[in-house]
Amino acid sequence: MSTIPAPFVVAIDGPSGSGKSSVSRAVARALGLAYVDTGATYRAATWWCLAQGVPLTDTDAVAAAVRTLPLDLGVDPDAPTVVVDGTDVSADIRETAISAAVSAVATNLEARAELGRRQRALIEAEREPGSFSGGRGVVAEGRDITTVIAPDADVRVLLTASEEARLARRALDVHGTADAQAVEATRDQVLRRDADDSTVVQFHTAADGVVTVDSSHLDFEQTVEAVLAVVTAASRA
Ligand SMILES: Nc1ncnc2c1ncn2[C@@H]1O[C@H](COP(=O)(O)OP(=O)(O)O)[C@@H](O)[C@H]1O
Ligand SMILES: Nc1ccn([C@H]2C[C@H](O)[C@@H](COP(=O)(O)OP(=O)(O)O)O2)c(=O)n1
Repeated sequence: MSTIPAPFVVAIDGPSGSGKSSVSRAVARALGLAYVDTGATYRAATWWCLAQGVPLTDTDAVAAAVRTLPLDLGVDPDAPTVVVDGTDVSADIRETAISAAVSAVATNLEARAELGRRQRALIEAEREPGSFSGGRGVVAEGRDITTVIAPDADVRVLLTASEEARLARRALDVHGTADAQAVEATRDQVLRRDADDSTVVQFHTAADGVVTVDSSHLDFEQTVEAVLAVVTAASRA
């Protein structure tokens, strides 16, 4: 485990399939930090709206439902859990129906403000000795962590990858193969969703002070090493 100051906050953003979730978990594990998956808060909110029968086209109703979201997000990188109103929805929120609908919540500015408050609270909590990380800190990932949620993080990374690589990874994840048919079936989940989400958050180019790691030609381990190298360089600076 490399030596970093405590508390330490790592912020990672990037488009769908760039490797944010899997790489952030591995980085958190390697550094002994907590892991906050902010995308899971948007997915949980979408699940909650659908469970409550709230039409996702009704902006005010979605915002009101999100304010009442009874969410408990587990921050253990070995077993991140998502519990809504006592139900473990960790698997359900990854279903295609949620992936297809989640942008309706992610583009709702009132819902973003509410979920953003909760994400900041989860990140701040990890500065405290009584938290999961024991005050060591956190790796938080999403679309606006480096810019809006934790712009003062100790390390800020934009994880990118070519469209081709991202589609192939997601196809392999969802369909077990990256053949032409599987890639085509994945297109909506990755490219249409990123295009919709981009209308409210900018996650394709790095803001000032944010380090870009392009994983297009790196395997998973190499990508984790590249992010850890950015952390090491920052903690020596
Ligand atoms: N550098 C990489 N090379 C190959 N596969 C990767 C790499 N990074 C992540 N993956 C794989 O791609 C898939 C999508 O990664 P994920 O972490 O879910 O991305 P994101 O959270 O950005 O959508 C996962 O199956 C993951 O293991
Ligand atoms: N900080 C964040 C995190 C996620 N989102 C949105 C963008 C995505 O469409 C959904 C789900 O995010 P998630 O990271 O699970 O998405 P991927 O499937 O990994 O691409 O939430 C966001 O707008 N802001």
